[in-house]
Amino acid sequence: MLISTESKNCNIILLTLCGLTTAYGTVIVLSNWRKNRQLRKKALKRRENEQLCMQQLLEQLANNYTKEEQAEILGLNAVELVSAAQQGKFSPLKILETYWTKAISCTKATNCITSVIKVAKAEAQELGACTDPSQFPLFGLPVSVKECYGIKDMDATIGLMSEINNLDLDDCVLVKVLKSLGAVPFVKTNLSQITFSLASGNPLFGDTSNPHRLEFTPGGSSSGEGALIGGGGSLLGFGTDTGGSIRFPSHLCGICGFKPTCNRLSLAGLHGPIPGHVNIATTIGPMARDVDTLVLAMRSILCPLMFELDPYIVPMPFDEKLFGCTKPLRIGYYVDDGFNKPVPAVQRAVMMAKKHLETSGHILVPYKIPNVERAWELFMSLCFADGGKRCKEILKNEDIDPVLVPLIQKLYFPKCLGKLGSFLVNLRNCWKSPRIAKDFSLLVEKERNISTVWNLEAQTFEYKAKFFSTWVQPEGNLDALIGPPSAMVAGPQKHFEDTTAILSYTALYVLLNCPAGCVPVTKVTQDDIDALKNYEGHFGDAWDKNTKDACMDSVGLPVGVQCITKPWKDELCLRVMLDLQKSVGLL
Ligand SMILES: CCCCCCCC/C=C\CCCCCCCC(N)=O
Repeated sequence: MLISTESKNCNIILLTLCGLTTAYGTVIVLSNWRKNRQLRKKALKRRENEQLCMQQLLEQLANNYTKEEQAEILGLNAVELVSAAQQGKFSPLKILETYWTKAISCTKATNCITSVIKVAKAEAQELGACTDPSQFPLFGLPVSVKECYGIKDMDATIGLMSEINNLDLDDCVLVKVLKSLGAVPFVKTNLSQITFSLASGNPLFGDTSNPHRLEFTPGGSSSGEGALIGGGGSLLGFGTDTGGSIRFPSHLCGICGFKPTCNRLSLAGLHGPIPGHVNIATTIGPMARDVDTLVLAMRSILCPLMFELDPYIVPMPFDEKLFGCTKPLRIGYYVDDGFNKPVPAVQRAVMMAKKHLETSGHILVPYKIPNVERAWELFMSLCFADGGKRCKEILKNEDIDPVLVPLIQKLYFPKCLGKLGSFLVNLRNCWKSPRIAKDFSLLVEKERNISTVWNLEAQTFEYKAKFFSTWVQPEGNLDALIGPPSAMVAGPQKHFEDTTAILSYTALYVLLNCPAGCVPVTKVTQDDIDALKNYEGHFGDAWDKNTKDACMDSVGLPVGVQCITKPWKDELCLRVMLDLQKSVGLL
């Protein structure tokens, strides 16, 4: 009797506990669902408001200038436009309104703009009243910036709904510097969610399209800059690069993009997903239709004001001597890193660039990237040293961009089952791929402890030293490298999920902290596609198949080449890029 009363009580307690747990679980699920629903409403409103504002602006500006006047402005490159503005041929306001009109028509096609920077009008008017425009090296030049750049009284969401209306109290350092040089920041551009993929969009602002083929991706994460500049809606823009986000969209959109050495340009006031990364450091950099504009931008912004506003930036002004040196350079070239085999169009572009640079007097020598798999292990282990904690945290309650889902799923995979998981991935993959299994195991790895991270950093220093030891050669040391910016060219968005397979050519130079830039060199031809039919890649696995499938319908799309120099030799990198552009011509 006593036992049965006890067991009855026990049952009641158990049932109550079960009930409470279920109720608690339900409350959590419901409250998360409610939070997500509220965020979605906010996001929709935010997007609708912005579209309305752009439409109203377009209507206001519709009759301000004739088509001929606008065509004259839009037909000038940045150097010509600044000079025309300085001479008083066009007012900064007229230039701004012409570019606003063009940029809004671009975004109607490609969804490249997230916000119009309204204060630009007052800034352009103020510049118009200036009596000595020649003191401003970027006088009247409209400049677009990636959404994550902080601008006073605007939000910078990195594609997170929870960040809507979280307004910045001040401009970021780069925007302050641009304004001091006479430039007019005029629109913010779209980006991939949390900038952690090479795709084009996010659930808040939607996807961006490639201006050369609307159903294809412009690449990311600086997707909006790629599409806007590639579509003619901006002459100069600024992106960010943590693994390739400036160079990859430049390659896919047929424009030029430059990632400087880290700590030459200030990141202060920018928003990013993982602010504490040291060895996988984000860099900001310019994107433009030609290398001349990249040079104009770098030459102007490496100025005392930036060094004053951000004391952690190395106070190195633009090195005119290094940029202007005319001695022939020894340049290593490679068409393949041995990890992700580039499609034929990309390999052909590198060989074309080699010939062009030889014709310009440089000495080109074959080069082999040392142990790219080691660089990959280091990059991934450092990038996700926290076991993906920070990424998961900022994506809580958010809609996750479909392209990011596979990565995030792996970060959520139970760490204790990591080894079993990678075994299953290897087994399940119909092309049986050790590299895909390894990618999985690197991503599901648990949080690394401090001594492991220190070890990884020490090993990264060793890799860096080993890498540059290959530049010391008996016939003469290398000054620069050229190679692919990616194994792929533009294709449908769904093919751009396997970040590792796309990123190896650009991420390497983030790990090495090298200045690197992309220059358009050619367009995909039918012969490239015929050759692509026999493409099997190095592994014949799902990533190789995806690379092939993505690029099958790419005739006519741009193909770039990447130029790289040693850290702190940014001006030399720009010189190689300019020599390449001069010999290839503008596409
Ligand atoms: C060094 C050779 C291979 C590296 C491959 C690394 C693959 C890493 C995979 C996922 C990392 C995602 C985040 C990287 C940043 C994405 C693009 C960017 N913001 O520049």
